Amino acid sequence: TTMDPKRPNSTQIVRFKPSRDIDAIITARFLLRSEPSMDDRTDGGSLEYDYYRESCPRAERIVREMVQELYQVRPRGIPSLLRLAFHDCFVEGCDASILLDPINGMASEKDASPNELLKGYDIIEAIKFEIERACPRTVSCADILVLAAREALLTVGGPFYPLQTGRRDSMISYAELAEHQLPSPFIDLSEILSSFGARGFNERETVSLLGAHSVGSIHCKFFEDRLYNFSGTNRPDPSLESRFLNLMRSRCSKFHSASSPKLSVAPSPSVRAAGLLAPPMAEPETVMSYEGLGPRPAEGPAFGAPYYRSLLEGRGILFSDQQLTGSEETGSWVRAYAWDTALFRKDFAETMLKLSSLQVLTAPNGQVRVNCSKIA
Ligand code: HEM
Repeated sequence: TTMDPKRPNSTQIVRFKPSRDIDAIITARFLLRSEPSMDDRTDGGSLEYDYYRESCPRAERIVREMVQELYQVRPRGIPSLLRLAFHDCFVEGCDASILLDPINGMASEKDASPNELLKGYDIIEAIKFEIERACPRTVSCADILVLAAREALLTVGGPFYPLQTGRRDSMISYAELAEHQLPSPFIDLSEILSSFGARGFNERETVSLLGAHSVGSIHCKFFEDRLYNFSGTNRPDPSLESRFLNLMRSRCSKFHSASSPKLSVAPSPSVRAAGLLAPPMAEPETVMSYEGLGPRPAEGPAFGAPYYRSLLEGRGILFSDQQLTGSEETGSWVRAYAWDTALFRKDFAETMLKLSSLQVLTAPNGQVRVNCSKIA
């Protein structure tokens, strides 16, 4: 039977209430899609839409509400959820291995150097706490992690994507692999492409995924070599446009000042109870963000296009970001996404979905942790 994708007859679609037409169309397309293709390197075959519909029908709503509430009191914590999911999924798949604390005999991914400044663990714990109260020992941390990332994206204006659930949690933390497999901000285009390529992402998909850098903040230490001592030359990166160089230097002097976000909205009891008010630790250094940096039109979406336009102007903050304009193929996608918002939102939704189902563990493998930082 043929169906009009704008008028899906699935109750699942209605329940998700995607915020925009384009999101509804994407949702419908995914739901109507036949079996995942074999060259899709995701193992998402045994995940299901609304896996918890009977065992924990409120699960997805709890995630959504907690993320939205947190956005009111700690907006800067929200992008970290997206990064957390990326760093989990990129290393041995989306299995919440990143959330495990070290125990005797097992080092933790948390302590691997690429994860040094990762935040958001406390947010996931708080969401898990609420979900455990509603349905004990039912919803995996791995599902909560990718659901929270999706809600975080929606909150900051990103596209919706219909996540399947049913992931299970790993019993191992892959500290050694995290140390070597997470991409560094100092790598060049070929290294970026081979890192993402190894996980099944082509050039177009890689360029779209990096659009996640539309939100959040970046500590000076990840790019100050470009401002003061590029490749040991004692000079700035010659590719940096001079006004941009000055702007970045004004934000990142050689002597960092501490900064901490101010709260402006009264927190709700559940957020207060979860102790999620203050950032978990003081921000060690000044930070820089793409938001407000690039040329942003008076109207129009803030998620996506300004990031790619910054790159076209040579205003990439990270060396690795700017690398995306470095080849014909990737550069053409940067240009496309800088101007075609609908295309970007569609591609980004698809690649986030792919990222969120990389090498997942499903029953009977893995487990459902009770406390996300400890093996059950
Ligand atoms: C070549 C690939 C990538 C590199 C080298 C990279 C590197 C970085 C670095 C160095 C930061 C700054 C962290 C800090 O200062 O606290 C950052 C932030 C961030 N990254 Fe990436 N990243 C990459 C890809 C991605 C992808 C694929 C996603 C998600 C799909 C992502 C999401 C984020 C987010 C949301 C932030 C902001 C975090 C916050 O504000 O707390 N990144 N990234």
